[in-house]
Amino acid sequence: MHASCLLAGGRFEAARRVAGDEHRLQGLHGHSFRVLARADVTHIEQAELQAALAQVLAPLDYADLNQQLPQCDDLSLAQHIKDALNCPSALLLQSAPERGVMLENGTALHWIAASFEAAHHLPHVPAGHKCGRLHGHGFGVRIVANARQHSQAQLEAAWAPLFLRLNHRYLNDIAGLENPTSEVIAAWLYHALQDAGLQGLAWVEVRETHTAGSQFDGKRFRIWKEQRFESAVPFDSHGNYTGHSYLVRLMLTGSLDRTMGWLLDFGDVKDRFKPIYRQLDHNPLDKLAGVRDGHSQSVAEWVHAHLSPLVPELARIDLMENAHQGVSLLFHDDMRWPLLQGE
Ligand SMILES: Nc1nc2c(c(=O)[nH]1)N=C([C@H](O)[C@H](O)COP(=O)(O)OP(=O)(O)OP(=O)(O)O)CN2
Repeated sequence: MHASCLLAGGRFEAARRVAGDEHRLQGLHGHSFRVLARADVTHIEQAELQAALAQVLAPLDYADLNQQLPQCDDLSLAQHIKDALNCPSALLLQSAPERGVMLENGTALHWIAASFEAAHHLPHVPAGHKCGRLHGHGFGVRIVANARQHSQAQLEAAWAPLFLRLNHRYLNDIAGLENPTSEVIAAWLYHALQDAGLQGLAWVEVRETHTAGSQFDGKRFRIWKEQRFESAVPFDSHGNYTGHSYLVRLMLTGSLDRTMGWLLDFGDVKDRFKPIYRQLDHNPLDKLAGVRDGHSQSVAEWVHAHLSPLVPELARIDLMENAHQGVSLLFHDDMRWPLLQGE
């Protein structure tokens, strides 16, 4: 049994003034807002969800939000959109590249995105593994916390000293990061942020490359690996085809291998997916055995059927046709939470 969800996204440009502690938000300023909604397939169809979202966002586009809504801080805005949609199980609003909110099941979360640049090597990988060599990354970080307990400004303040400890360092030299996998870094950051007073911390995300990363929520680890493929799908009932540049995100959950410090090597996820990828990439998806009309939900189910015997930790598959449209299959309750937005 799994839950099947639809993902629909949108954007709008708007101006606002926000009352509150953050001085810079009090003056009139503008944003390129991004929204991602997740809804259960049993409640709505993809085109309907997309149309409903477009309808809700239209009056906000190129508008003065203070004229449209009694309150227009990120949380109020996200709540307004979620209420107007009337069906999403989760909603993510990004007001700037580095901050936003998430709503799900009556819980509101603030998040900030940050980055740091650092060198590392993984000391326990087998000889010849590329991550055993000294190398480095521009790491991405997302810090997510209960919005009742912490403002975005508090998250930024808690992150600032950690940035100084990590940026332009050799991570292996830092106590606790002797084996700096992204899972270990996520857990290290989680505990450091809690120690700094973020008692309402929900989870920490570390994006190691543009295609892979880890999350830690104090108990569980999740990792993801993304791949892109180019495929054709039927466009109408007359035999015409169209195409998409798909993004597939494979999310795994489980415990850490204590020696390796990871759940499963991102490279292994990619290798096990490779024979499946080859059947998807530069192919017509409706010709895959058992795939109905090349429909994304059917393709994601096909991927699961072929990949889960090879990757038992597989807990969720997101399949995006483009940045604004996709499906999410959840094989583990815990995977309902993290709503990831592509770059
Ligand atoms: N579970 C983990 N697996 C791996 C980690 C990790 O932290 N946790 N780290 C590495 C390496 O540091 C590596 O730099 C990143 O791995 P990978 O995603 O395989 O990198 P690629 O550049 O090959 O990514 P592609 O986009 O697929 O080319 C290895 N594994």
